[in-house]
Amino acid sequence: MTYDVILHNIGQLILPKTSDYPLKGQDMKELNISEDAALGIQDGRIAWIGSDAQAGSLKSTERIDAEGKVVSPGLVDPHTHLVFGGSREHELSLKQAGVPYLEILAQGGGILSTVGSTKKAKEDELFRKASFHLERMISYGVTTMEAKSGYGLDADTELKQLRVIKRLKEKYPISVVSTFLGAHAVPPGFKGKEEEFLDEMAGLFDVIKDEELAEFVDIFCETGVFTIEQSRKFLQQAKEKGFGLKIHADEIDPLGGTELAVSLGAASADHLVAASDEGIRQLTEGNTVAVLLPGTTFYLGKDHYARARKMIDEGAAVALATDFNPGSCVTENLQMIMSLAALKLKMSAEEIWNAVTVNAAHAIGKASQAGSLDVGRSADFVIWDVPNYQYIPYHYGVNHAQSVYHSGKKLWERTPYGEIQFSSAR
Ligand SMILES: N=CN[C@@H](CCC(=O)O)C(=O)O
Ligand SMILES: [Zn+2]
Repeated sequence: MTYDVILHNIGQLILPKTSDYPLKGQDMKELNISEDAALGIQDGRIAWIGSDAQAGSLKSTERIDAEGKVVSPGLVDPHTHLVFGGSREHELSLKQAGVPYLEILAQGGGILSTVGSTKKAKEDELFRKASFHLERMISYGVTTMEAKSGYGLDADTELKQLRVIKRLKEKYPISVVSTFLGAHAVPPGFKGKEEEFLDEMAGLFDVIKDEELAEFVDIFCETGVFTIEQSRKFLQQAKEKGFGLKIHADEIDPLGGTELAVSLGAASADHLVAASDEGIRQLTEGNTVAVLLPGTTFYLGKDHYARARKMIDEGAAVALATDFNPGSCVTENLQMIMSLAALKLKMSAEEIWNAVTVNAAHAIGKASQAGSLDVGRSADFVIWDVPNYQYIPYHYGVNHAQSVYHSGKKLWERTPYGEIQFSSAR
């Protein structure tokens, strides 16, 4: 047969283990690396994986020479707040002055400031802005991602955000999973009437299902936002309507959102900086993925990070995400998060790769399609301009992607200007 594409001369091919369940314990610590591999691609899918020597005798329409570089599955970013109006650079000085995140929110800033800008923005404007950020994510190697609403807090604006996500799914070939986060903050008019507000947001579940606007429902369970009991009721209602569940849990105070996520069979519990020992123990028993967001802890200037070591060593499944948003983590760069995971969460390179591929895919219900490179799967991969897989967390703050492919097609490639060029005067 003649393949569409043969990708050969791969220095290291990263092959995370595929499994029906997220990787935990010893499985998270292992990563299969092939140093003599080639891929055959047909109709956008991986049709063959073999050795470089075998690849020499295969016929193909196109041959891509990986020049001895690293090839991995396309990265998966399982937690982003991609669609929003405005920006919040004015809050940086408040953060520098030590005003806590929840205090800024309580004063009507933070999330509520972005809610104001998002309400004002037209759908097309939100779409253009989100497209810009999404394209930048692709440039950093992401081929599957999640995007949340949550900057509307009223029916019209939440649905406007979700429709933007739906348009992004239609426009871009990458996989985008949508999450309804109408319960992201308490709008000013509903202070003390949180249940009433949650009932209003739950009232949108049917239209969201009917218009296929979201796969998951999420809530910010935190001091001054929504309580455990409110979160339980809201998520239970979402589950009954057939949504997958996510929860912003134990980010600042240990309310028990981690335990709630496991008890409801949520796909993920996210943040978990303050997760209790008992919460971590329960994570080891279920299949809820702990989605850790070290970029947020870094950006909020905190010293205490999520206890990834304890989670992994005790057998929880851990994934990593950017949490890209305009207030608490303003970066599209998942590679930077990989470095923070190494430096601040003390995760090994093997754990980090599993956390941004296979486990991240499990956290958004995409594990059968994304996060690894088996025969039959969509040919979503990245060629990295690095000598080995440990190099990306090590050399931080820059983009190591050379080219990014989805379904066998090149989506993005570094321009010659992205290469370091010295003038002849040097
Ligand atoms: N913590 C709650 N929500 C977002 C922040 C959103 C914002 O500050 O705009 C998060 O995951 O970090
Ligand atoms: Zn978030």
